Amino acid sequence: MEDNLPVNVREYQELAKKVLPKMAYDYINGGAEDEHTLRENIAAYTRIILRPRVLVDVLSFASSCKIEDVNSSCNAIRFYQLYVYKNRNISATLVQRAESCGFKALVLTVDTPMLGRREADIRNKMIFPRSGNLEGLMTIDDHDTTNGSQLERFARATLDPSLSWKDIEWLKSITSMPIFLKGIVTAEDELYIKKTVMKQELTGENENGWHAARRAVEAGVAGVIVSNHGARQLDYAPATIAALEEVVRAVAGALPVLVDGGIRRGTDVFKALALGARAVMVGRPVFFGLAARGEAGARHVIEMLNGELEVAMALCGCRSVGEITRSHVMTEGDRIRSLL
Ligand SMILES: Cc1cc2nc3c(=O)[nH]c(=O)nc-3n(C[C@H](O)[C@H](O)[C@H](O)COP(=O)(O)O)c2cc1C
Ligand SMILES: CC(C)CC(=O)C(=O)O
Repeated sequence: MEDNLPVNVREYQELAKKVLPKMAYDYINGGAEDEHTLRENIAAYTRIILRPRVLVDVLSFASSCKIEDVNSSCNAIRFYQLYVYKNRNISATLVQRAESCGFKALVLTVDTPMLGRREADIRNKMIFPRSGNLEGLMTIDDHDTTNGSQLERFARATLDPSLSWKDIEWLKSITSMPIFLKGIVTAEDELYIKKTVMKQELTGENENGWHAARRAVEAGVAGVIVSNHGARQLDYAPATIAALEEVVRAVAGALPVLVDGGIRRGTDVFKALALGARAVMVGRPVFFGLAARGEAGARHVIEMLNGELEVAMALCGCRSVGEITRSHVMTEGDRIRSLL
């Protein structure tokens, strides 16, 4: 065992910063433009307060807290994240490859019709490493290392800015994998999804009920991920933890809602679950662990977050993920409402 292992995500971030070339660190860590949303993704978590319960008999952490409910979706199920390229055949090939490899779901990123302005990448004249997945499928002749961000040019040349709701139908026609939409931060988008799914799949019976909604979900969009792409796309988009509840309410149980962005602590995971997320996803913490200590570091980061979540659950009096409720957190909105 190495001495002095990092004990939290922030320490992994500091190590990653030391070992990575500046261009790579800035690419991973950076956000769009003023990086307002980047700061807010994290700061918004700090404004949510936990409301613990005591004397609940939470046994030992390891045996009683059903962390697997959160964990198994990471370990057991592989999701394939998809961009829709201008050339649909390329996307179709990638989907088919993922399906035949045993990936269990598609995550369609819907917040990137074009790349956000990442000023650190522009300044660093970021060189975008070639994607092995695209070998033989597309060739990009861009040897210009003297100007702006190569990633931005790659995105502009390849990603389809005309991506729209009809492409979801197309995707459904070429795969049997469930499709999650990643990059939703408003109820308006949610309502559109719900209405579309329901219109297609419901036959009028019990239209607002759970069973009908579940049937709709099984046949249509499988879920949504509240995400602002780690604040790398639209600066001044809402912090995801601040947007989560609006989306959860709009969906009203018809679809599972996941969230990512700014999660650095087990207490952040707890807060997201309390506000209605079925599961959470993390981005940069895993990159930091990987940069600092390879696979062991990435694994350690996830283990630390799990461990922190177990402690938070135990200290809040929750014996399982299912026992985490809305009343375990107090948001800024709750505080304001309590003053009225
Ligand atoms: C270096 C880096 C590369 C990313 N690449 C993609 C990508 O290719 N597709 C995508 O949908 N999201 C991408 N994201 C966004 C993540 O999937 C995720 O939404 C975000 O990192 C979550 O925020 P967090 O880093 O604060 O946890 C990337 C994020 C980072 C940091
Ligand atoms: C555009 C992708 C290739 C990378 C990405 O999504 C990102 O850097 O956030």
